[in-house]
Order: sequence, then C-alpha cells, then structure tokens
Amino acid sequence: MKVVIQDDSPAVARYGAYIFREQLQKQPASVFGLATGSTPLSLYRELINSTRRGEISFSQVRSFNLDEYMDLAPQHPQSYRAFMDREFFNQIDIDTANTMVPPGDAANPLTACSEYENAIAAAGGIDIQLLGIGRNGHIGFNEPTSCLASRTRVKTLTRQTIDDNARFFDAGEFQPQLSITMGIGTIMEAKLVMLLATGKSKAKAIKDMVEGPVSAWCPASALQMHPSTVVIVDEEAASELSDPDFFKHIEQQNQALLARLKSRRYPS
Ligand SMILES: N[C@@H]1[C@@H](O)[C@H](O)[C@@H](COP(=O)(O)O)O[C@@H]1O
Repeated sequence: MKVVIQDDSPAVARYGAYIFREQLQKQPASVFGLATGSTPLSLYRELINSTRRGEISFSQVRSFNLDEYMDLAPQHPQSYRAFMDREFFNQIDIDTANTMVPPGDAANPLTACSEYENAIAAAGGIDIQLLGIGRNGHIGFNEPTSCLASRTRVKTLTRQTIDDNARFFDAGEFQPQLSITMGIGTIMEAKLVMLLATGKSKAKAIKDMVEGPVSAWCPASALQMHPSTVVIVDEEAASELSDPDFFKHIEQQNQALLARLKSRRYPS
C-alpha cells in the first residue's frame, strides 16, 4: 500500500487527478470505478477543468459507480446517480450511456447485483477504482463485518453511516437504510485502487486501514492485500499514523527516481 501525504485537500485532489490524466492519456478507453461523497468532489472538479482545457477526454470511458441507496429513484436528488450526473458526468464529455450506477430501484435487486458484476467483467474489469472511506473504515457501503471476499450485493447501513449521511436529507424525509454496493472482492479486482481521505474525522479509519490487522472490522484494511493501492491523504487524515515521516520520505525517493528515469537518455 502506497501512502502519499499531501499538505491539504486541494493537493490531494491534484495528485489524484494527475494519476487519472496519465491513465487517460495512455488508454483513452479506460474503465473507471467511481465514488460519491464529499471527498472526491475536488478531484472531479480538477478533471472537469482538465477536460475543458482539452487535456483529456472521457468520450471513450466507461464507468461503474461503487454503490447506490436502495429504494431511491435515480431522479431523487440524493441518489448517487443524481449526484454523479450533477457533480461530474454532465460536466465532462462522457457518453452517459457508458456510466453505470447500481440500480437502487431495481424490481429484483438480487438479479441486479449479479448483472452489475457481469457488466464490469464484460467491460474488461476496472482500471482505476476511486474510493473514499467512512469514519468506520467502510469502502463503498461495505460496512464493518463485511465479508472481505464479498461481491456486489445488498447491504444494510450501520447507524453511524445513516447518521453521517443524514445531513443530505431533509428532516422527516425518507432516508434509505439499505444499499447496493460493489463487494470488497469486486473492488480488489481493480487494477489500481486509489483511496482519498481528508480531515481529522478520517484519521482513525486511515490508521486502522494502513496499520491495523486485516479485519472485517475495518473493511478498508483488505486493501493491504491489493498489489496496487495508492492512498492519498492530507496531513489531518494522516495525523494518527505511527510514522508519517516514513511515508513522506518514500514519496520523496519515488519522485526523485521518476525524475531520474525521465531525464535518462537512451541510445536511439
Ligand atoms: N458510500 C459512501 C462512501 O463511498 C464514501 O466513501 C463515504 C464517505 O463520504 P465522505 O467523502 O463524504 O466523507 O460516504 C458514503 O457512505
């Protein structure tokens, strides 16, 4: 697990956007796994601006969102489909027919889950899976005690997650208690996993994910077993790590190595 510590949230977004841009320049028909929540918003803003400047294009991209509330119509402003359309898809040149979000209003959610898995496989798998993290260490809606090999399925939300997300719903309004989420096993098959976290409220989850035992009690800790995960955090989210300076040192070494490789002259 590569841990990159940046000064603040805008720097986290810039670092993440750089990796997405490189992937798109190398492979315009990439498959992206996307996330909702407030954390990825500034990354999306960076990518929208890059698209407007003509540096990248999403015209050949296919995307699969991590999760969706159950029992919310896609038109509901708090559905993750509506969030993605509003915050990202409507502002880039992606073909919306190529953007998949689990259908929270499916007549048969169980069939919908296996169809979602099949669609990811048919697309050739996910090149970059973007993740945020819940305060309890959840990824997608894989709450603590989730099976670390789970596939896309219906999950019950914990009280903490319901409370954390209550701010998006009006008082007295129906708030979903169930979700459809990619499983941890699904996420683990992405070629690259990029997890972003900012702010003090995520510090404990980041410590548990990076240092804790691999445990269903912190679902994100499964990423310790993923061969290519980059965790990009700000100073506050990194503040409970035992040795943040070591990660900063590694990053300096990596950047120096990259610069050396770029400046190297090869005989023609
Ligand atoms: N299902 C989403 C997660 O995918 C997200 O990572 C988490 C954290 O959201 P935020 O970035 O707003 O803290 O919220 C929700 O529960």
